[in-house]
Amino acid sequence: MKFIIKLHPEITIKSKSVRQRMSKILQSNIRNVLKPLDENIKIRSDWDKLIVRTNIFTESHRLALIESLACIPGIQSFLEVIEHKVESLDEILTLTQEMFGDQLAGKTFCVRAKRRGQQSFSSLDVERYVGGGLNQRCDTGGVKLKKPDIQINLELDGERLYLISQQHAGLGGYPIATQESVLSLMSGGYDSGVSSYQFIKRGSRVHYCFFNLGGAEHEAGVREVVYYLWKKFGSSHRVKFISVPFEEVVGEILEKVDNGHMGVVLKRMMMRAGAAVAEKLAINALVTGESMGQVSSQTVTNLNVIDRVTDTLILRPLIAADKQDIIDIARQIGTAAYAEKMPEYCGVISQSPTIKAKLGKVEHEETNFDFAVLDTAIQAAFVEDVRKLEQKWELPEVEFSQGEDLAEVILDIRSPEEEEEAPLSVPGHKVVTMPFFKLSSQFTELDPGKTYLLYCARGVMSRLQAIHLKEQGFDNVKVYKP
Ligand SMILES: Nc1ncnc2c1ncn2[C@@H]1O[C@H](COP(=O)(O)OP(=O)(O)OP(=O)(O)O)[C@@H](O)[C@H]1O
Repeated sequence: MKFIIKLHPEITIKSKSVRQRMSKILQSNIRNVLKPLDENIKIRSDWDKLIVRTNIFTESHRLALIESLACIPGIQSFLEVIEHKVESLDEILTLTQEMFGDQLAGKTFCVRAKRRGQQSFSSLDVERYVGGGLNQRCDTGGVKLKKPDIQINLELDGERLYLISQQHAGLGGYPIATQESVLSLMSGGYDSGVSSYQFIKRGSRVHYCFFNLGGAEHEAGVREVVYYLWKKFGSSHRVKFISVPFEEVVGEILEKVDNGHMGVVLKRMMMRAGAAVAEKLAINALVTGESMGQVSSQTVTNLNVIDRVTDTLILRPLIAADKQDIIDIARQIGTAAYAEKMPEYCGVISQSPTIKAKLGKVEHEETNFDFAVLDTAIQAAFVEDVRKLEQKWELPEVEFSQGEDLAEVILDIRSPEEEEEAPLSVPGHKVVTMPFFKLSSQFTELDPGKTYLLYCARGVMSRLQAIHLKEQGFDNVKVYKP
């Protein structure tokens, strides 16, 4: 079985040396992706195309190769070539008729043949014999040499006949690693999945950075979608997944920053941390899924204030894209299913977020922020090889309780503002307040002999925090659901 790989047109218009370099990289990328399917796969370069050849002839193998080739950046399209051993012109005619006969009804056509090696006939003989034979045997619209409805391409190499059976669309773009690497800030929603994909397709090696704002389930979801994206489109290269524990940073913002500015400040903290991680990995750009006007932090004014925080280039491929178009791409590439069930977690939700942040005011708000907290988070960033993400995160089960057992202590984990607005009192129960961002540092100070029922208004954060605590080995936690 053989495939002819056509390079993306943007590659073919490059100068000879650039085209050769890109073609070489593509050849190596294809080898990296297909090798696990076929140890002995052969790939050779031929001017403006690559030839992939396998000696495994099963249908499942054919389908697996097609699926993989369709997801490798840099390929415009690929032709599937069927190979036969032939000895005579009549055999060539019969095999060509078997493959194309049905398509020729009422259509004009011509036959083009290319020949290499020793045969007793010329290319012209083949074109005439096969063209004339097909015209007699099939109910065609006649032979037409210029602009026919169908052109049948035959290739002969010694006693081998190659017939092109199907053309498949490729992904387009540039081969991975022909462009510089980027660090994609990945929250797992529709947007960051699509923006990451666009950079993979454009030839970047995309590494992923996730800020864990306190939700273990969110991280589990992000790990899944990152692994999916990498495996499907980027597996020719190894990349890194970096998880930065941002819980304390969120806590510091909630405590020290004015409510309306919390969103912009959180994004600035993410950019600071993202830039520091990128620098450690020698990466020159961050990628986000931000899109103008989508949420309050994504106005031009606010994005400008966010960008002032770092010299690192921040790329936003979706800045002018419509949400529906982003969702359509997410469906097409397969990340939508992950985005739909992503338990996104954000403890920083301003009641009336500013859409016109002033740099001076934001900088002033940040003077209250303890930057040691951010430094600690950056130091604690956990870097993994993306292949490790194949292993699914098994999250511990959490129990719910309506508070029947009065010995159980209710732990109100809402933010201080929420708690102040609507204090919780449960008759017969001791209620302890401990905002969620203090849990990781203060939970250990509680009496380990007691069971704690975590409470928040919607039951989402309490569940996520309970999972988080259980993961750290605390079994004395449940979720309070009155
Ligand atoms: N927890 C996070 N970790 C890493 N990056 C994040 C995180 N939260 C947001 N980002 C980055 O900021 C961008 C904007 O996030 P925001 O939450 O404002 O919008 P969004 O529409 O929810 O984005 P998405 O659809 O990608 O989740 C995201 O696309 C992503 O690049």
